[in-house]
Amino acid sequence: MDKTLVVTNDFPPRPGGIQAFLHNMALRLDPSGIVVYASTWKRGQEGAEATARFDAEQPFPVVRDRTTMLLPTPRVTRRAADLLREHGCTSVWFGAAAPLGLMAPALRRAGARRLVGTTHGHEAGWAQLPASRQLLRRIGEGTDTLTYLGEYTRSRIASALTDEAAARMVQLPPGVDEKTFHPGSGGDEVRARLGLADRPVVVCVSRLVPRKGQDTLILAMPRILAAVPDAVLLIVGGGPYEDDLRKLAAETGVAGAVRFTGAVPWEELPAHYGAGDVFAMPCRTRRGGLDVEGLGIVYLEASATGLPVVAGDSGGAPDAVLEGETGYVVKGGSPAQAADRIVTLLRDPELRARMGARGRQWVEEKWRWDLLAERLKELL
Ligand SMILES: Nc1nc2c(ncn2[C@@H]2O[C@H](COP(=O)(O)OP(=O)(O)O[C@H]3O[C@H](CO)[C@@H](O)[C@H](O)[C@@H]3O)[C@@H](O)[C@H]2O)c(=O)[nH]1
Repeated sequence: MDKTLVVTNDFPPRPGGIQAFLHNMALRLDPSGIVVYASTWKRGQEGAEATARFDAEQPFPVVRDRTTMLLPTPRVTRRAADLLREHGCTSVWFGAAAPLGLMAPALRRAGARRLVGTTHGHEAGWAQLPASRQLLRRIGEGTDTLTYLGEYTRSRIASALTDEAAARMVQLPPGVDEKTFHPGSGGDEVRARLGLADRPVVVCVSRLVPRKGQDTLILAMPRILAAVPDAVLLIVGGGPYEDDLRKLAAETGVAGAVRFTGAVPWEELPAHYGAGDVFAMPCRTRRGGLDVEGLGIVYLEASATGLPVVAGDSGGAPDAVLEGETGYVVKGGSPAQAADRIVTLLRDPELRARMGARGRQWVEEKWRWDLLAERLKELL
């Protein structure tokens, strides 16, 4: 592998799936073989300090741009080209192909020999509109390889590319750390802390945004409670939709059966999955296809923990479930469908155990970071 400049707007400590994807992959590359050029997390002292603390712990150098949103402006392109030369990098990995991949021709002129852009759900959204389709096409022509998460995102993105660029696409999905997420990951302690004892728990772990469908779960609760009266919905994660979700729980009359933990530290995440009997996130596509799920690492983290999953049918989310084997896919935005599948699972411990065990096995076979990082190394 040549020395690689990783150019990314999305990198921890900012939370989220793309950030986790990039960080996990970066940690599996030779630390002396990469340099990360990323945005700063948040404005102000607090953001700068959290960013500096995080960067100091990394085994590879992280160069932060002063901006909180890294875009392919002339200034950022010049800086990336300078970093490429200064560190002797010969390959470039764009953490999210759009829009930063627009810098590809300039970085090739600056000496890059291999340019790889990773696509996520958001590039599939770009493929929906005429102006952004044109930009995706340019990104496809400027890079050597665009990676994709699964069949859904591949087909959407490929439709915006030249046939030749589409043929160069390679699958690179995110993985799961199967040693961090495993059955028996300390859920009892979380249950005790939240006063859940042995109540049946439906857990959802995600950022709180409308697409993820925590609202659908709240609306499903009356139907779930009618069948399983002591069930609890445990909503793990933080985000801008929290106030609306709390209001919705009160209006629906289920506030007593819904617990919000807010965002939890990374070390506590496995135990929060472990506190659930069923994992559910019935995500839905919004804004005419622009706001769409790319895959959904959370389903895989839940499977690794040994939980059955109930997923929504948005974008590539069904790629993260083996229908009827590791869980079920329901229509996003349908409280009735979500409730029916959740009730089936809550009532049947054997089915839960069987699906959980199959999910764990599937993650070990197909979704381990170590396996997937090998694929990235070959591309770079
Ligand atoms: N520590 C912590 N982590 C959290 C919390 N809430 C969510 N996460 C973590 O944030 C990640 C969420 O990832 P995704 O489910 O993949 O969702 P996303 O942020 O919308 O990511 C987008 O890009 C991914 C990678 O391409 C796609 O898989 C996904 O579908 C989507 O398009 C998971 O690793 C999850 O554990 C929290 O409160 N605390």
